[in-house]
Amino acid sequence: TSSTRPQRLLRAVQRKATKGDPQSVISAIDYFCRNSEWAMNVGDEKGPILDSVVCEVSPATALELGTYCGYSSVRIARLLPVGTKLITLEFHPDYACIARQVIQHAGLEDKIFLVEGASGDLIPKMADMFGISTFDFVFLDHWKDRYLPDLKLLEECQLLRKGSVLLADNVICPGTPDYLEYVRNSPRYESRYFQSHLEYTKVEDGLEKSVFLG
Ligand SMILES: O=C(NCCNC(=O)c1cc(-c2ccc(F)cc2)cc(O)c1O)c1cc(O)ncn1
Ligand SMILES: [Mg+2]
Repeated sequence: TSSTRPQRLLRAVQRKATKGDPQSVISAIDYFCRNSEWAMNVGDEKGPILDSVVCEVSPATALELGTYCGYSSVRIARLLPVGTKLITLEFHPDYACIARQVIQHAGLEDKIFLVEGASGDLIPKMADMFGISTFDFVFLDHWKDRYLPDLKLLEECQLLRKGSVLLADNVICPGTPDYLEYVRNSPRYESRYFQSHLEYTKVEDGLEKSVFLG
């Protein structure tokens, strides 16, 4: 029976990466995507930009919308100090199943909490589920037409504080025009674009970093 691309990506990690070594998991996925099959991970060009923002924020609580195979979950969690946690939400059960195994191979299962479900349903439950009040950092990488409604939901649920940092993938390709217009024109955000390329390609894409001003 035929396998799926996420299953083939996981197999590449299990064969090539060292258990407990997050960097080797990241490198194995990037190698697979460059040499075997393209996959929608933030990748090895936008990834270092993500890393630099995570290091700058050094979040105590981080949220990721859109886990896919867990590549960016591993990128983020490998940089988090002991005692901090990354909550990552994934709608697609098949993606979540693969991501759990990728995260386990990286040895980061104690820092990453993967929750399956629709972001719109789960965001209002975050405070109760995890005993947190606000997120210091949010990485948006899920359905592009959910970025803006979920940002507004984070605001309504008071899950952002003065200084919370949002980093959004794919603001050019596939594109999130309504989200970009909102964060760039709202007086409640200080927004900046990091130009880059769509993962593993020469197509333009980039990350938008937006600081909530309260
Ligand atoms: O597909 C679900 N999520 C992935 C979101 N991510 C993307 O769609 C995404 C797409 C691309 C991309 C870019 C160019 C291209 F030609 C094709 C795809 C790149 C990226 O970096 C992404 O992040 C999904 C399914 C579902 O049933 N429910 C909830 N979510
Ligand atoms: Mg993406």
